[in-house]
Amino acid sequence: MTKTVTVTGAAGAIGYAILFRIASGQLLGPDEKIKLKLLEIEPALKAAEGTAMELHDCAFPLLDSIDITADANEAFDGSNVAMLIGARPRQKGMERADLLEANGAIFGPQGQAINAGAADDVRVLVVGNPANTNALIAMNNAPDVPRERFTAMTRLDENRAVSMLAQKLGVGVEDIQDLVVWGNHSPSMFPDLFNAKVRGERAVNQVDMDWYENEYMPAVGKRGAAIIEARGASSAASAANAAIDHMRDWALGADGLRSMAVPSSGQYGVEEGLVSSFPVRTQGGSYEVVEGLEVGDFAQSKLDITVNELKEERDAVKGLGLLG
Ligand SMILES: NC(=O)c1ccc[n+]([C@@H]2O[C@H](COP(=O)([O-])OP(=O)(O)OC[C@H]3O[C@@H](n4cnc5c(N)ncnc54)[C@H](O)[C@@H]3O)[C@@H](O)[C@H]2O)c1
Ligand SMILES: O=C(O)C[C@H](O)C(=O)O
Repeated sequence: MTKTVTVTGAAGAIGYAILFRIASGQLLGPDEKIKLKLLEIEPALKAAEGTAMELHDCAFPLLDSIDITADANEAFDGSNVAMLIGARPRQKGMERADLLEANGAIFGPQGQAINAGAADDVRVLVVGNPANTNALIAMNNAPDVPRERFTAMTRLDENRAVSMLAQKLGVGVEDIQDLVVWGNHSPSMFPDLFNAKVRGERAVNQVDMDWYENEYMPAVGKRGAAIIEARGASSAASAANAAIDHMRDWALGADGLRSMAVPSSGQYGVEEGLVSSFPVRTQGGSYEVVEGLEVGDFAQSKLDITVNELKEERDAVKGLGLLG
């Protein structure tokens, strides 16, 4: 079988870190041939061509073809997997509304192009920030595509949360299960140690609440900013790794609870339609939000903060007329 995988922002840092992994079979497994479609803006097409040359030079047996274009309709035509990575970064002096508007101008048309030409089984992952709201914009501009096919990435936050907890407790990352991050991919996100387990025991019982609330939660939430401060550029290889994790688990299934930002149907009181991170289970090419988990007063208060932020972003893009 051959699948068409569209990657936007292909000439960017995450693009460079992800394309070789996709072409080598780490995304869809060893039996799936890959047609790559790379979407870039005109000035970056040459750089994307350079990356394509390197991809050819790897002689990956699974790589069927590479198309490079600045036309979204071409890029999403027949797309089975759409990785929406390219976005407009916040620049000096840019207000939040300007950033949302600039990204609306990217994710609105991309949603329309997905609606017009993607394959019936298209699965969309938005990585470009603000990821949840960009996914909301794309979803609302693609009325014929089932809403649950639009997702945003909080897997990097989950992976960070797992790694930091493992270091704190002196255990392996494989000893930690079901550590889900809820809400927005922003510092307001909520890493949930109440439902997480360490070697089968409740994680929250193994940490001090003061450390949890005042050190761990801010460290997970602000890890992206800490990476930017240290590298002078935002996370790229770890973001690419998380995007592979997200899409591979969705397509091929995984054990345990995972974090995915998906359109709410009202679960856990999250307003319907918001793209919020939830605990999900993946199996047989689909995912479901796992309901009935414990959400006590502490968790609820944190969930309210991050979901309110999503509502504010939704209201802002709605006010700008970006929701189709
Ligand atoms: N959700 C997450 O966990 C997470 C983690 C890390 C980074 N990010 C975000 O991912 C995005 C990409 O990061 P990066 O480091 O690769 O950035 P980058 O600046 O290196 O690359 C972005 C690329 O997108 C391209 N681009 C811009 N507009 C485009 C459009 N309309 N169509 C196609 N391509 C377009 C640019 O030309 C550029 O090559 C950023 O928004 C970043 O904030 C998200
Ligand atoms: O690009 C950013 O602003 C940070 C990024 O979302 C991250 O979490 O690493």
